[in-house]
Amino acid sequence: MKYLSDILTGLPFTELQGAADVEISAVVFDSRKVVPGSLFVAVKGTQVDGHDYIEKAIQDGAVAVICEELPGRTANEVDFLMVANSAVALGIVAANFYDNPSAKLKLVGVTGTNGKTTIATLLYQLFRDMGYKCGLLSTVENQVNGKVIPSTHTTPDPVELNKLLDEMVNQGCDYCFMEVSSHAVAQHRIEGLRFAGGIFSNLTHDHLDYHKTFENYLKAKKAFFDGLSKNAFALTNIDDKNGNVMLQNTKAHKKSYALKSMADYKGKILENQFGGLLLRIDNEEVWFKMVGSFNAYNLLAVYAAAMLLDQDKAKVLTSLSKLSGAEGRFDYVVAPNKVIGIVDYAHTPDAVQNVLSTIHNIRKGNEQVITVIGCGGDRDKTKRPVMAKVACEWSDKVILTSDNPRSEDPLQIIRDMEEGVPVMKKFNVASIVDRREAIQTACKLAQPGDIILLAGKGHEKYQEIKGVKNHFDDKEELLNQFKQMG
Ligand SMILES: CC(=O)N[C@H]1[C@@H](OP(=O)(O)OP(=O)(O)OC[C@H]2O[C@@H](n3ccc(=O)[nH]c3=O)[C@H](O)[C@@H]2O)O[C@H](CO)[C@@H](O)[C@@H]1O[C@H](C)C(=O)N[C@@H](C)C(=O)N[C@H](CCC(=O)O)C(=O)O
Ligand SMILES: Nc1ncnc2c1ncn2[C@@H]1O[C@H](COP(=O)(O)OP(=O)(O)OP(=O)(O)O)[C@@H](O)[C@H]1O
Ligand SMILES: N[C@H](CCC[C@H](N)C(=O)O)C(=O)O
Ligand SMILES: [Mg+2]
Repeated sequence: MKYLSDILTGLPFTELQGAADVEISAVVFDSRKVVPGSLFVAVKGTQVDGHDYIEKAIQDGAVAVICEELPGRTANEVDFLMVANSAVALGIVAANFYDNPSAKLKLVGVTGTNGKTTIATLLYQLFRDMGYKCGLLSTVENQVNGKVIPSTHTTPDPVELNKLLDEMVNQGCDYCFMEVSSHAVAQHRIEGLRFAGGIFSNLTHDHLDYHKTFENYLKAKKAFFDGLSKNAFALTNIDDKNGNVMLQNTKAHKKSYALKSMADYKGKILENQFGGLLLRIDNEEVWFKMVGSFNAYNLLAVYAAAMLLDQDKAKVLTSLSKLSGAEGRFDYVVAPNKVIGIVDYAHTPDAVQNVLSTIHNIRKGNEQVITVIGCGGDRDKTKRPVMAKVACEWSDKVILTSDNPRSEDPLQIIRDMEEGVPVMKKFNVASIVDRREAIQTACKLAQPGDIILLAGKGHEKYQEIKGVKNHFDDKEELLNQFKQMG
C-alpha cells in the first residue's frame, strides 16, 4: 500500500493544492489507463498535451495530479502538485512507487546509435552463463531471468520500466542490462534510476526527425553519462570521434575501450571470417562466434564492462566465446545450392556500411552481393538516400523495398531512397514495394556462392502498414525461398 507522501521523495514541486495524504493505487500518465485511486501525471508530448486530459483522468478516478500548469478549475477532492517538468517527475514517482528497484540490483545502461541490443544481450547471456540471476530490457525482448516479456520500445516508459525492475528484484536478480535510447533520455524515461554503469557504443546518423540536429542527438546521449553517480562507471568507445565527449562532464569512473586508439581495454582483430572472430583481448587470443569487425567492438565493450563489474577474466572470455548475441543480427543461413543469406538489423547508414564491409572483407572472391533494403516510415527521412547510396556502393545488385512504411506511402519512401542511387549504379537497382516479392527476386537472381543481405528488419516479426502490424519475418521468408532452391 502506498500513500502520496511515500512517493514524493526527491520530487521538487513548487505548489501543492489539497493536503490530504491519499492512498495511491497506480501511477498513470495516460488518461485512458486511469483506474480509481490513480496518481495522474500530465506530460506534454509530441502529439498532444497530457494537461488536456486531467479532467478526464479525474472523472475516471484519479485522486492526485502532477502537472506543470494548474487547470482553470481544480477539483477540491483531488491533490494537485505543480512541477517544473512533468516527465522528470514521472520518472521519480514511478521509481518511488516501486520502492526504487534500480538501487536493489546492479543496473547497467547501454547507449549509442548501433550495438545497444547486441551489447546488452551479450552481457545478459554472459552473466547468466556465469551463474547470476539477471534481467534484460531491449528492443528485441525484455527478460526476467529467462522469462520473456514482449517489448514495445527499446527503452520502456518509466512506469513499465520500474515495474519490470521491481519484478527482477522480486525474482532475486543481481543484475539488469538495459538499452538506453536517445528518445528515452530526451523524454526522461530513465529519470530516478540508479545506474551501476553506462556504456557508449558509437554515434552516427539516425533519428534526426526527432532530435532535429546531430548536436541535440549527441547531447541526449551525453546527458545519460552526465547523470551517472560517482560510484558508477562510464565506459566509452574511444575510437568513436564522440567517445570522449560522453565522458566530459560525468562524475562516474571514466574508462575506455578501443581497437585502434590507446585505451584501458584494448582489443585487436586477428581473424575475421564467416565462422567468427579471433581477437586479442588483454593479451589473450580467443575465438568468438560473433561475426564482423563491428562485433569486435561489441565484444570488447562487454568484456570491459564485465571487468568493471569485478568478474574473473578467464571465466568471462570462455563464456563470451560461446555466445551468439541477439536474434536477427548478422544471422546467416546457407541454401542447398550454397547461396548465403544474411538477416541483419542494419537500419542506419553506418550499420549498412559496416555490415556490407564485413561481408566484403570475408567474401572469397567473385560472388555477387545482393542487398534487399528499405527505410522506415515516420522516421528520419534524411537517412533514406544515404542508406540507398551506401547499399549501392557496397553491393553488386540492390533491391529497394519496404520496411515498416507506417503512415507513409511506401512508394514515396522508395522514391526518397532512389535519390541516393549513384547514376553509374542505376542499372543494378530494382524497386519492388512488396518485401516478400523483393526477397523472392533476390533469391532468383542469386547464383551458387552469392550472398544475399536482407537489411533493416532483423528480429522483427511484422511489417507495419497504416497502423496495422502484419506478420512478416525476413528469416522465415528466406528459409522458404531456400527450401525451393535446388
Ligand atoms: C516520438 C516518441 O518517442 N513518442 C513517445 C512518447 O509519446 P508522445 O510524446 O508522442 O505522446 P503523445 O501522444 O503526444 O501524448 C502526450 C501525453 O498525453 C497522454 N495522453 C494522450 C492521449 C489521451 O487520450 N490521454 C492522455 O493522457 C499520453 O499518455 C502522454 O503522456 O511517449 C510515449 C510514452 O512513453 C511513447 O510510447 C511514445 O513512443 C512512440 C510510440 C514511438 O514510436 N517511439 C519511438 C520513436 C521510440 O521511442 N523509439 C526509441 C528507440 C529508437 C531507437 O531505435 O534508437 C525507443 O526507446 O523505443
Ligand atoms: N558496434 C556497432 N557498430 C556499428 N554497427 C553495429 C554495431 N553493432 C551492431 N551494428 C549494426 O547495427 C545493427 C543493429 O544492432 P543493434 O540491434 O545491436 O543496435 P541498437 O543500437 O540496439 O539498435 P536500435 O537503436 O534499433 O535499438 C546490427 O544489425 C548491425 O548491422
Ligand atoms: N527501433 C528503431 C529501428 C527500426 C528499424 C526499422 N525496421 C524501421 O522500422 O525503421 C526505430 O523504431 O526507429
Ligand atoms: Mg536496440
